[in-house]
Amino acid sequence: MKPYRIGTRGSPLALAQAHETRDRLIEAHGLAEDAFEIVVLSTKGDRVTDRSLSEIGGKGLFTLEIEEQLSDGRLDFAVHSSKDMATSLPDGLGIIAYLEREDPRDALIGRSAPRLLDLPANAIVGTSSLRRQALVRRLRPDITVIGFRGQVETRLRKLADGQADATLLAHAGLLRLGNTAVITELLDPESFPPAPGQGAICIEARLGDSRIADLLAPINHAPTFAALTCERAFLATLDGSCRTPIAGLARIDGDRMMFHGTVLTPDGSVSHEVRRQGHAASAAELGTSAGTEIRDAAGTAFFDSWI
Ligand SMILES: NCc1[nH]cc(CCC(=O)O)c1CC(=O)O
Repeated sequence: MKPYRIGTRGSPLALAQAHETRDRLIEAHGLAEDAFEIVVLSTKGDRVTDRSLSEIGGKGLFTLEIEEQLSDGRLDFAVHSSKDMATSLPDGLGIIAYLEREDPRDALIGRSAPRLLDLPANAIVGTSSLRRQALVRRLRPDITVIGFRGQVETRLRKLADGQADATLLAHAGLLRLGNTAVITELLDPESFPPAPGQGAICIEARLGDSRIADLLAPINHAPTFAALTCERAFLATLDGSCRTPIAGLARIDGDRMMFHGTVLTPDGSVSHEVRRQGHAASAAELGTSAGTEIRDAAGTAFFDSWI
């Protein structure tokens, strides 16, 4: 049998996620390691590191090259961070499975003080995420935010070099890299809500490929699938432009779902929030109606004002 070809980016985090997915499949099916081949692809997002993601076009930058190879059959499936996925995928491709979500919270790595609220006056925080920038400035308008791009390791090195007083990273990524010792604070999702999809690994494949669907079914985590369906519907309704700071987190409790969504201006001075509860089976409707509510509350001028 030819091995299944798994597409991934080459960053340490992407590789850790691909290996985790492969290991779950090996365990679920009693397969040998050589039943899988991990194929590392470089994406535009990996190659262009001198400009911010919102400048070069944001979402989809980390998936395009991989999706081309999925579409033409060179890959069987691909492993991604859900957070990096565009809301609409190329024709014929879909997210077939999600692994159980890791902690969705953001982590602060503080050099000058351990907690965001205790950073010195006029401190510098390094982050290229518009959402993190807006949330930091909502809580601490005195703070200056500077761009911090690159792999997790690169950002930690910039911080250690003294380029900023603190940086923010997803707890999930640090857990997967085994690098939680650097964390000085885990931020409360109520005041510092995560990005839609944060902490969840998704698997993308050709729709209608039943061999791959059957392979992936045993490692899919249904509550994560429902939560992500809600968050992605919310994002799609807001037309998740990469220039809009958007947060959204769905939590599942049995068959209930609780959703909290936020949009902000980049300077954090204005924000709108929505909270919804409903049945987990109506995940997409919940996300869509939350998105519609927040769009109507904010008004189109809110979304147009800085684009
Ligand atoms: N855009 C980069 C990216 N995409 C996913 C993660 C973290 C892992 C996750 O959210 O599952 C990160 C790094 C970070 O935000 O710290």
